[in-house]
Amino acid sequence: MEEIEVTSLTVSGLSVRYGAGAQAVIDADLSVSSGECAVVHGPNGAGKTSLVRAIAGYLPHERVMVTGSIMLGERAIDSVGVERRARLGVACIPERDKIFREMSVRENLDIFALRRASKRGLTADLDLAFDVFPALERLPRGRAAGLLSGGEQQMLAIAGALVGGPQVLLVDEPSLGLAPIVVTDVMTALGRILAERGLAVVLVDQNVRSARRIATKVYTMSGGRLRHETGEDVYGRLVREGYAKVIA
Ligand SMILES: Nc1ncnc2c1ncn2[C@@H]1O[C@H](COP(=O)(O)OP(=O)(O)OP(=O)(O)O)[C@@H](O)[C@H]1O
Repeated sequence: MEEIEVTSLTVSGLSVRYGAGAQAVIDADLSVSSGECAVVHGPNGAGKTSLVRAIAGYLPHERVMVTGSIMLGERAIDSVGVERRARLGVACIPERDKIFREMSVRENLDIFALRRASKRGLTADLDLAFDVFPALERLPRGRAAGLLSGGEQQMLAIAGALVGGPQVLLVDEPSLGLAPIVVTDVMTALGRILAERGLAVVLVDQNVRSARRIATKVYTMSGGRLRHETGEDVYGRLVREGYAKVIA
């Protein structure tokens, strides 16, 4: 299996159109390097999930048109299929259906680990997963993942993505429906994984307070258009303009 060292994800001119409907993503540019976290804020229906799914490679099929360039380091991956993209190091944690509900924590991790290009580093990634999420190790061994709390399921999804050996991690709304204390734990863990594994992370989140802990770059999305936000008091402005919410 191939293994490539990725230092960056660069998306240029990415557009997504569903059938004859309106364009969900219009000419989007985004870049994120190893050790960086690009956070994408935006209201419901802005196109955030479509952006993430297009980068992960879930979308192209006969009724969805995806155009534009997606580069992993020096390599173009826009015509690479979803499984191969995952093996090249693009992991995606979707908003829903992110774990195998009938299987235990360990079985889930074993399945996610099959995505790795090589077994090298697997033990270290498993150790890191249990280190950042000690709650996962304390759970009864045979418990089906579908019976875990929302927070535990989110932790398992992130741990699963980690043991898949990613270089780029795409995370769609990880704080959705979670209690603030759990959101803090999840963001702290993501921050540690980002730093210790040198991943390039794209994080979609409407919650400013949680996302800003780990954001190194901020984007907003509205009506399919993605904008890189710079300048002073970015977060204050985003809240005032309705791109993001402050959730305790
Ligand atoms: N499979 C689909 N078929 C047709 N239209 C779709 C499909 N998925 C999404 N859309 C449309 O594309 C637009 C963007 O949706 P998307 O889910 O990407 O936005 P979002 O910013 O992630 O929203 P939310 O925060 O509510 O999840 C919306 O108008 C949505 O109705």
